[in-house]
Amino acid sequence: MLVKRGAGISGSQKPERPENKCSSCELEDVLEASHDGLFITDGDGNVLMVNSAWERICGIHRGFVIGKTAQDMVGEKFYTESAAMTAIKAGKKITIMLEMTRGEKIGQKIMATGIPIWGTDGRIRRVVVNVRDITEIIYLKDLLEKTRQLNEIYAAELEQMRLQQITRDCDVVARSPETKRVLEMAAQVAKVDSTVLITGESGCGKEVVANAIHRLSERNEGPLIKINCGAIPENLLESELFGYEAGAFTGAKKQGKPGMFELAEKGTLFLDEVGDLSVNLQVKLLRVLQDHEVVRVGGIKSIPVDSRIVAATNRNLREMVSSGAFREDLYYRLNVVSIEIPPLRERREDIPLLVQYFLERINKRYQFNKRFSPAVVDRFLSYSWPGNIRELENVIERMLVMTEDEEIHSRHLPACMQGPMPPDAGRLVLPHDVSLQRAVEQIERQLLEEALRKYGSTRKAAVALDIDQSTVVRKMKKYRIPSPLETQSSPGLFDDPRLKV
Ligand SMILES: Nc1ncnc2c1ncn2[C@@H]1O[C@H](COP(=O)(O)OP(=O)(O)OP(=O)(O)O)[C@@H](O)[C@H]1O
Repeated sequence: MLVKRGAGISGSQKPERPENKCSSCELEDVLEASHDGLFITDGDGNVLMVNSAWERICGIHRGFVIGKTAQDMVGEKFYTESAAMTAIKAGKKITIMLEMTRGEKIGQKIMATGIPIWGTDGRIRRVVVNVRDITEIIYLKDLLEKTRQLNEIYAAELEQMRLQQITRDCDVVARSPETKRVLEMAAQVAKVDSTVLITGESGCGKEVVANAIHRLSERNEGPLIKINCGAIPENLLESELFGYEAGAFTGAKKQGKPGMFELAEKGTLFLDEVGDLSVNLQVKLLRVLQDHEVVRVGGIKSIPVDSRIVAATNRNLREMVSSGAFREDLYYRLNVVSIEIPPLRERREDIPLLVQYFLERINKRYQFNKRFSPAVVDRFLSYSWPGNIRELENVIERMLVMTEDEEIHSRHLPACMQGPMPPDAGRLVLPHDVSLQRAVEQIERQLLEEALRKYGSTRKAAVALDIDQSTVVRKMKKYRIPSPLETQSSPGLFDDPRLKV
């Protein structure tokens, strides 16, 4: 008989449902059919019955266990803990994880829930323990974790490969996180046409980054026009930038001349030393940036221009705005995206790679086969490089050209780099405004890189550093450290401190 749901039958009116009642025989069949293991004791933990699933999961025959107590099984070291005894002691439903420690299922991880059944006298009559083999769940969980870690490594590797592609395409060197970040920003901003302002000390690579932005952008088929605003007298600069009409001034070409904005059509215009622009030219530049049109010197017609502007300066434009030397509106127009390149002394990790890069280039150019002694490289690493990468490049070229020997020693260093090493030479040199956290991160990163390079796997590096492998993987991701395989395939520069090319 089917009872309609919600038919409103009160407790006293409950109909008999004999066909729904299980006989004790049927009940045994039901328990036997359960996929979960069942283990039933009385209130003292004496085992009354187990089903086949329990036998399968625990690898113990029922004939062996019935008649024993749950505590006996733990005492005889079949498993680590008894859910039945724990539930009896606690007087409530309890779930525990246990492990088989004896028999054919040794090592099996089991989740067991002990549920007390209370008698009318208020004492526990029975305990039903529900048992599940969770070895597979744990295995799958581990597998998932490993897959997640692998995914993180692959993502870091992909990132690394992308960066390598950029450095190859743009012929630049990037090893430090600072330089990698600059290149990533360049790659990101290359996708759009926003105006970019690149700042940094002289010789630190502003033009290199401007080149990279153009090269990685969709305008790379178009021209990249560069103009140094600080190197040209104002009146000449005006006609160079905006062009002039025929007869605009004495000495002007008869047919007039297009300016840099027009020449950079469908390409990029790189305005170097933009902080050196006169106030008059600042106004004109602002107009072009706003209207995307130029009016040639001596002309009245507006000429539409489609060029992407990348500007650079080694001056502090914000301060110049405060002092009134640079127009605020132009500053904001130029500074839509800003890329700040740190000086070389704040990213010394780039030095060994840059040395190798310039050494190879100059050796190739002059058909030399020269190399630096380790002491020279040490000095390069400790020097402050006020002229940044340009100075490093020039010093290397001068030393290679001026030295007859194949191996170049400290005595061949320029006078300003001779003499005793500064007290901090060979130590970690930190940027002037570094926080303790950043300093700790720098050391942590260097130790990780060294351990990965030396031991070749995240597992061995974790052992050497006495941390979990997952921590190594997490930190590799954080610091964008390439996988050990990659590190191994390109030996660290310090493996060959002589830098022989
Ligand atoms: N990441 C780099 N990899 C390789 N070479 C670089 C890198 N950065 C700069 N250089 C080299 O260093 C020299 C100076 O770079 P660049 O001219 O771009 O500096 P800058 O900041 O524009 O200088 P300035 O302010 O004087 O115009 C160039 O020869 C350039 O090729």
